[in-house]
Amino acid sequence: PTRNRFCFNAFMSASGKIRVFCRIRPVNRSEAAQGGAVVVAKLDDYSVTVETQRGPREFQFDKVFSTEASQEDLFQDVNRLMQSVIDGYNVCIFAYGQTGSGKTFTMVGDKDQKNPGIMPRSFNAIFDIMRENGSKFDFKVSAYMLELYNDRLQDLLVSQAGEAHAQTQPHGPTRRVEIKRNRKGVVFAQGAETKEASSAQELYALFQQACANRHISATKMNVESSRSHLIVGIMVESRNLTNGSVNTGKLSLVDLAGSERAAKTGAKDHQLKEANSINKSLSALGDVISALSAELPHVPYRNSKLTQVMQDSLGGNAKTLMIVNISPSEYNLDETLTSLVYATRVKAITNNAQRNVDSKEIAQLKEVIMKLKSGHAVEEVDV
Ligand SMILES: Nc1ncnc2c1ncn2[C@@H]1O[C@H](COP(=O)(O)OP(=O)(O)OP(=O)(O)O)[C@@H](O)[C@H]1O
Repeated sequence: PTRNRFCFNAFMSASGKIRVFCRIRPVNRSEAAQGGAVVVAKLDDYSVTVETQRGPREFQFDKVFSTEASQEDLFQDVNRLMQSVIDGYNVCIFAYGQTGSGKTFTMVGDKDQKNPGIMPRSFNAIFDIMRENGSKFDFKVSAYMLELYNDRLQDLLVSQAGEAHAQTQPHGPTRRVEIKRNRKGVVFAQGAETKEASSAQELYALFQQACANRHISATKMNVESSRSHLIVGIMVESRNLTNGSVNTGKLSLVDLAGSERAAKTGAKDHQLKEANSINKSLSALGDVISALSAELPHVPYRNSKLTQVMQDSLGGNAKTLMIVNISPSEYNLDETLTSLVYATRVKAITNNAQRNVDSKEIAQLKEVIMKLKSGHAVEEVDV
């Protein structure tokens, strides 16, 4: 019981390894139709065993969640990261796994939201912490929501009609989303619509709008398969009312599209194009993970937009949690082993998370610069 014990203090520390949770989903209908033989089991809270043809193989993680674990159980172990966001850290939580393994269920929840996932729960948790600290801090929350579809970044907070109109304008599309990094290495989406939210409900309404705009379709492996990577960025600015300092934290929540084999999913035509694009970006992610875990001098972040989006979360300035979603069935054994090996490599990656905090003077100067940049008159300031 003492080995590999998950430790929140380590999670909260300024730097450290990427944390990896493993979640096993229940057997589904298509697996049951194939016989439903179960080959994956949780051994204890930190290990999972897989029955292979060559005998059992064991994998260790920071936490393992069995088929019985509820969304609430999982979020209890994720929740502490929300305080880090308020404290001015960049936090990234992402789900990885083959198609139909439970990534969207884990990150977003089920369709009728009877079992909300990490994203909606995070919105509530952030606003709960802000409410508790309302007498000491002044908070500002804003968000962008994007999808990476066929290697194109699309803004999910801009209505399809608005985008179509922009495309027909004489000067071309008004909005082109590009991934940039600031001086501290923090990724931001230039050109993306960033909307403020003053309550968890407002943030959730934006999220619902984004989910409705996302590309989803039915494949043989999943009736509601995500055909894109969903990227939600929540920025939280907290101004200390006593000393005027400002913390700026960012929470990145990523629901990756699932890796898939065309033979199993029955993908044809445009679905095959989507699958190729998904597999290409996931393979670029794999290359980045291999390079980081082997501590190679060159890390190929630039090979895909997905790895550019996730650059600060992998080997960068962020506290990162990966959830590897797996199926328990023999039918998916090969994909499960691949995901577990992949996730084991991620555990070896070291990040260097730094708090983004500005003194009162720096925060005031930044405000002045922002005003000047946007052409506003600036009064004399005492800095
Ligand atoms: N832990 C779980 N408990 C109950 N149902 C689950 C669980 N995980 C997944 N499911 C169900 O399994 C189905 C597939 O899950 P989901 O859509 O989340 O997979 P995915 O990994 O996001 O797939 P894709 O990559 O194709 O988008 C859904 O109907 C979902 O509700």
